Amino acid sequence: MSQSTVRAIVTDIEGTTTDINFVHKVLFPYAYAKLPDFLRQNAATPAVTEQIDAVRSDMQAPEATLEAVIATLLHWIDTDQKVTPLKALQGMVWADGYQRGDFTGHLYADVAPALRQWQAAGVALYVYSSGSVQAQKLLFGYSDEGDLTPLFSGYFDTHVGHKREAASYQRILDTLDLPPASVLFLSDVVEELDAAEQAGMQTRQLVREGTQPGTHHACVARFDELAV
Ligand SMILES: CSCCC(=O)C(=O)COP(=O)(O)O
Ligand SMILES: [Mg+2]
Repeated sequence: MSQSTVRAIVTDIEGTTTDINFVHKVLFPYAYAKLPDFLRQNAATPAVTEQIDAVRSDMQAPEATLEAVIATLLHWIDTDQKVTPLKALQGMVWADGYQRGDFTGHLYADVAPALRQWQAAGVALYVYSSGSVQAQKLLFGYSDEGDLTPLFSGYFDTHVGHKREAASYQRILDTLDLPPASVLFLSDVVEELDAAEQAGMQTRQLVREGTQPGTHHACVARFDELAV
């Protein structure tokens, strides 16, 4: 990997830019606590109705009551299922939390300086997370380091597919319109890196505290170890 070969970086969030504990011990419990009343109060709002209907469709229960939908969503949070309508609704609920200052988006200390340096060097930056695009913009917009959204050229979520499937990375490459080998994907999860590699991307595994390194992908512990 050299400066001339990397034209774009696509980064995962959880376990890569951001502590897994922030997602699992702050964001998920907040959504778990707030989602039921949010849905009861906003079920008639078109953007919310659309997601409730998508949940019913995933449940294969078009007549499911709102309370049954809520129970399903809470089960999905409990079991960390990356279901697109859950992710959309979580983003809506977290917006309130960020805007009220209940929390800021956690970033490892090495992340913001590296993102600024790469963007200044002409590397286009993208996010790919199972969290919705809205949730991604909130995390980086209300981050520990302030609003970092101007650094990013785009965001991808499960609308391009799941993160362990090569076809998802192919769709991202189609959007970026760059040679696959000029795009670097960063993640802590080996199966995601395998899928990105199958699509032709370069890969690096982030081995943050508590992450198990694999044997196939080159590893770094921090963003500033990446010679981009
Ligand atoms: C966008 S912050 C919330 C992240 C999230 O909801 C999630 O499920 C984490 O998924 P990732 O693909 O980043 O591991
Ligand atoms: Mg991750």
